[in-house]
Amino acid sequence: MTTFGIIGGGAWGTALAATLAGNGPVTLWAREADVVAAINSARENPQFLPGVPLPAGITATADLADIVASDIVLVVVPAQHLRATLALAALPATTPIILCAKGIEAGSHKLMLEVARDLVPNPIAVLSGPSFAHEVAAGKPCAITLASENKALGERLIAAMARPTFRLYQSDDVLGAEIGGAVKNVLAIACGVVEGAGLGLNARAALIARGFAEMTRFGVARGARAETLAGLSGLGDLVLTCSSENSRNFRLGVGLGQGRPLADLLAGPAVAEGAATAPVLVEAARAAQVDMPICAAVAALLAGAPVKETISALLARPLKAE
Ligand SMILES: NC(=O)c1ccc[n+]([C@@H]2O[C@H](COP(=O)([O-])OP(=O)(O)OC[C@H]3O[C@@H](n4cnc5c(N)ncnc54)[C@H](O)[C@@H]3O)[C@@H](O)[C@H]2O)c1
Ligand SMILES: O=P(O)(O)OC[C@H](O)CO
Repeated sequence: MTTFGIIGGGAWGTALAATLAGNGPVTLWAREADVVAAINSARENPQFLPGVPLPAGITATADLADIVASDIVLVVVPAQHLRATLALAALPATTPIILCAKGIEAGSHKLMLEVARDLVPNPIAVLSGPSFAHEVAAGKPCAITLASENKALGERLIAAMARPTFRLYQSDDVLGAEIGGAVKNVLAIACGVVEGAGLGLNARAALIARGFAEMTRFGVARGARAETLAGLSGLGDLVLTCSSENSRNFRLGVGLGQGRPLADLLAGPAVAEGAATAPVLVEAARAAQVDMPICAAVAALLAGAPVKETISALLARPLKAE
């Protein structure tokens, strides 16, 4: 039987714990003492995944040392905290690590695999795709990409983690899986702005299609394959998060589009990764000489640019071929 360690007791780490507990014992590390206590006593994570009953096979812990004996470790802390958290975890060098955050590190412009490679020699895979935590935890069907450069590792991880309603598709394009997940968060903010500013469904569809073109241009420039970006971890996740207020990134955009203060929108423990990713993505796109006007508009809005003028500037760009 496989044992799982999960580092990060937010919504996604908790949902993955609930799912994987069907395949083997799960040890779930959370930073918050009250989250650890609630999971172990009330079998619920009221702070990050309220209302979802958690199975007995999950043991929560506040001590990272309790994770080190696990057969497979999933790291599910937000992207900007991966480096510090993984450094503290001190995992055995042979333990397979699955990176689950969707973002790009500020400053270094590094994707999650690149951050992890700075720190550890372990076998590494990336999990990315359309997966709202509360739906996965409730056992609703979900199909998601497990990407690893090592084919045998990918097959082993998928065999250990797949569930009847949790379908893992294998890919060897780690960059593609990561870039899709990181960029879709920024585009979800853009679609939320369209919703919040009342610009209509035609505008949203245009943003999804033109945003996907930006994602593909950037991904290919960084070495990803276009077909990966057209799959679950790119287009699949883009469609999900651009069409539902269940997405924290989309909700952030709605608030921005309504003219609400950014500080209010970012208050609270839940993370909207696109807010941290947008400015980094714009810098990385400039470095790669890739044009990403929608993502640049999102970064400008997050830096305080006015909504109406930012949208007008986007629409006033020179007309060009599709
Ligand atoms: N929620 C989802 O549906 C979902 C699905 C797929 C992927 N993801 C990705 O998973 C990652 C985690 O998101 P989430 O939804 O579980 O988080 P969340 O918004 O539910 O909770 C925030 C998390 O950040 C942690 N955190 C805050 N400050 C920290 C610090 N200094 N160091 C380490 N951790 C810190 C908190 O402990 C908590 O676990 C993100 O990259 C997100 O994009 C989320
Ligand atoms: O709530 P969001 O916007 O962080 O989206 C959650 C997941 O990434 C959806 O796949």
